[in-house]
Amino acid sequence: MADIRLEGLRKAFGATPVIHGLDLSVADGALCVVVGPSGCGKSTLLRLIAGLETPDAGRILIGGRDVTRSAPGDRNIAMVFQNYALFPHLTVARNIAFGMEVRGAPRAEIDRRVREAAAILQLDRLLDRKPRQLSGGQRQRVAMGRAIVRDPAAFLFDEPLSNLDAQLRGEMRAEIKRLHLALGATAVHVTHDQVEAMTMGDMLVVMNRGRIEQVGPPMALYERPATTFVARFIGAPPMNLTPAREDSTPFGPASGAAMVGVRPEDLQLCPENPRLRPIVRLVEPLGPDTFAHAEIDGVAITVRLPGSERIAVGDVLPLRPHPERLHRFDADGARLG
Ligand SMILES: Nc1ncnc2c1ncn2[C@@H]1O[C@H](COP(=O)(O)OP(=O)(O)OP(=O)(O)O)[C@@H](O)[C@H]1O
Repeated sequence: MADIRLEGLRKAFGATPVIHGLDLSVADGALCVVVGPSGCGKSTLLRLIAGLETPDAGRILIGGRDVTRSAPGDRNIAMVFQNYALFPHLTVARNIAFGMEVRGAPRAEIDRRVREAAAILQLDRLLDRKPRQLSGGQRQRVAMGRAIVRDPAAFLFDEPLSNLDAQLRGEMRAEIKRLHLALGATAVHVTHDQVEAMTMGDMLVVMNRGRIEQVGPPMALYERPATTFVARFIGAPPMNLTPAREDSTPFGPASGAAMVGVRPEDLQLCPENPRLRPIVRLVEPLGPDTFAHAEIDGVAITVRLPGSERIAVGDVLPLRPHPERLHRFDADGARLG
């Protein structure tokens, strides 16, 4: 296993810069999740690490070795793609073994590694099936099996869960996490799904337009987003953010900030002494929680309430923001304090 270091990485396609001088260190054994909106450069970043693209500037180090100009096959990295790219005419066992067979690995070693990978991925009983006889989640596991048998220095996952339905995604999220714990492998996982981003990794990288907005443990980014972009991107529903008018906002004093934000769960019902009284426009009961989408003076506010609260469209919600959980940002969107 190995750490991954990116230094001043730049990449343009034609005249369009896509990665703008990016620095990132992923520690040995870490599961790093890169999240960002469509087109922000996540896949390009992964392809640069894998060697499928060449950077215009900067360096890529894997396990301390400079691989910036190395061919993909010389980087000892396994990439798991969005579409599983399994061979339909080969069994699960042969799909997993394919890369080793091509390299001419000894039969006994191939069999041993396939068995080990199948055990980790719980594919033991499916080894003789063809891909069409598998569910989406099982196919995904075969694709991972293929990566595991190579015993790579690091794994790269390019939105591997995006083809799966909601329940399977949940299961596979847990599976990748388990796998990561079992293998202790350095992994970079790219997604645009912020739930995946929050739950999977021990290190979260938020990207925006080819730049890193913030890096850190998921909860640190949630609790102290460095920019309004991160504040909006991490958390569902997103943070309520409103511009200050005359140094004031519905959530509290602006104290010199240009924008003030509060998370939906940090607005509490307070019938005695409310700070704001928005009108409910839409109610979304989810079971344990109910999201109320309300409005005050043209400002839209989302509130997370216990599912036991009975609220209806047209109700006035007496609310008080948790005073220590206000987020303040300057005119450029950078966090204050
Ligand atoms: N081979 C290419 N030639 C030209 N432009 C490209 C190429 N690959 C990617 N791009 C452009 O680079 C930008 C970043 O693309 P990239 O696929 O890295 O984004 P992404 O964040 O992974 O997006 P998504 O979540 O939609 O997959 C996009 O504007 C895309 O159109």
